[in-house]
Amino acid sequence: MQNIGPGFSHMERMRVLVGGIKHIIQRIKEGRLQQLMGEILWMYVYVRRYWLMIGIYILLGASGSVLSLGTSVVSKDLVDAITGVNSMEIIRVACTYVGVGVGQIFINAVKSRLSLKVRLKVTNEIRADIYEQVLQTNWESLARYRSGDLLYRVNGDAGMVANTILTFLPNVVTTVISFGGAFIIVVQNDPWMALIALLGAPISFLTSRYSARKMRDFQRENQNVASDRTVFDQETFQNMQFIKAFGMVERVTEKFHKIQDEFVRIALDQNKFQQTMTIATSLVGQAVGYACYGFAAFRLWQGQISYGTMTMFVSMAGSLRGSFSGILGLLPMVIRSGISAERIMEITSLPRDSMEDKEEAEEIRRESRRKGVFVEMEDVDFAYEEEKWVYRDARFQARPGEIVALIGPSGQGKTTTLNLLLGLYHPQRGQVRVGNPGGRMLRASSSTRCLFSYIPQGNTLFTGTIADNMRMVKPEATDEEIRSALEAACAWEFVERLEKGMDTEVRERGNRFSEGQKQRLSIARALLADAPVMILDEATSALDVATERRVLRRIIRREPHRTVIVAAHRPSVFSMCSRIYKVQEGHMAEVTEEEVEEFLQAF
Ligand SMILES: Nc1ncnc2c1ncn2[C@@H]1O[C@H](COP(=O)(O)OP(=O)(O)OP(=O)(O)O)[C@@H](O)[C@H]1O
Repeated sequence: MQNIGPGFSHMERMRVLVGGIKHIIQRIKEGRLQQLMGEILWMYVYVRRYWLMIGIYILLGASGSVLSLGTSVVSKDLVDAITGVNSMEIIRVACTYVGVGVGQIFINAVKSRLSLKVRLKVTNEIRADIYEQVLQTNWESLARYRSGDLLYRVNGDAGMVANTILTFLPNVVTTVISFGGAFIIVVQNDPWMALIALLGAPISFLTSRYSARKMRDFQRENQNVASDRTVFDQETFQNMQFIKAFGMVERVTEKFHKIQDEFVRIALDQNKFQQTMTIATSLVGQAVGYACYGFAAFRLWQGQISYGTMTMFVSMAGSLRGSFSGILGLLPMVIRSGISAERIMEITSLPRDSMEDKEEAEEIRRESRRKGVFVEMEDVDFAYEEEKWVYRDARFQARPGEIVALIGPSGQGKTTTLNLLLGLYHPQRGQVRVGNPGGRMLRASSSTRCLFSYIPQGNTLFTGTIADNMRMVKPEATDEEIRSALEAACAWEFVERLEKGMDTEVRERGNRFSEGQKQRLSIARALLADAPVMILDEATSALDVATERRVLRRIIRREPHRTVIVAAHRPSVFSMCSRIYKVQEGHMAEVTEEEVEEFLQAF
């Protein structure tokens, strides 16, 4: 800090002052304030959408504050009327007093109803917004987040933001009215009283600045643990069978308690800090309260004010202090939702799926009926993490009517290749393209995904009936179409034996069916999507060899122009393939028949 003593010239003082202001602006630009402002602006978008409802809510809140100030003023007249200063007015004053009280009850009821309505609407809207944005986010970015974490952001964080939107602005307005009104009334009656009532303000201000910083750290830690807890719960329930089978119940329970304890620790630490701050500010408040009371009693003793004015002073002083701490008390809420907004914004600012080639892709799909679709990779280098290449200079082609296999040891890049073809990931170098043979080729992206139906590894069945699962890819599909797809996937043979046929409940994660049955249902669903390119990632691995071959033959027979790409470990598929690519040790290349033989020998 520079000393600007009396020896300094006017110019030097100005220079130091301008320097100081610049420094503060710089701090604001770099610091947390800018971040907090960004978060508040983000929330403001939602306030704007519901401005009318929120406006009415604020008006009701404001009228509540005005009525409450009115009560204090009327109570002064009432005490004066009772103590004989103004006994003629007793009935009018008593009626006004009762009227104001009753008015407050009704205003509170309307306020509470409106608040619930806005809260529900805003929460739903924010949740829906985030939900949609998450679904439209580019997979490459989204894959870094755990699904439980996303779940908490959509639910917990969105709820927190909605709550603040509804509470913060109205609270600021009502508190400012309470504060301003009480201040004007007290200043008009006795400026000294106003000064004494605000004695504690600077201390409260300083402590709240300090606590804001600490609270932000606490809150961030809090939200992260809450996310971890959701992730853990979700994974536990999803993998219950595995946990039981491995006798891991005790270990999982232990971990559950650990996370709970961590949550409790943070909450208690946060509360301890908050309570310390509350004790400090309350002690100051108490001292100021006594000072006000003493001062008012002194004025009364000197005969300068009536009993009624003293009552009003004491209640106004309380209101002044209360509303001042009320404004400061909103800070933790802003901080909490600031952190939540920050966590939501982190997700919503991720790059979106681009749909710029959507129309061309649709055109390719229409043309595919006659020509089919050609898929190729040219000189592709790809790494998930910098310099850790899955492969380099990779080439791949699959033409209409072909079954093309991807083989290679585990973890070498088969699924990665399928992800690149689907445009879920993009290569660092080279091209991945799709198009009608002889026509324009499009870069694989979210737009071209409509050309593919994909059966990933693992279970992708959803809660609902078999028919519901089928209609996920084609909502207008008739029962006949569904049956035909089930037949082609060799699934009808077990579905028709079920009591409710295709209306049988699948149950969560397809629990009701065997692995091979789940795979056949997934294949049927992919067939119903009727896309020109079909990708099967180990999607027939649980079928017996005969069924596997039958399914693949039917897939081709159903649509002779279809391009089929399979990632497989089993040699049973190879004899049906037009070409085979091997992915191994950072390379992908087409293999000759001899090399296939060699590969088979290794089995
Ligand atoms: N999202 C990811 N982030 C980072 N690395 C990944 C990711 N997905 C896969 N990998 C890594 O990329 C490599 C290739 O994985 P990929 O899933 O393509 O193998 P795969 O040949 O399909 O194996 P499998 O036959 O076992 O299914 C592996 O070393 C894997 O650890």
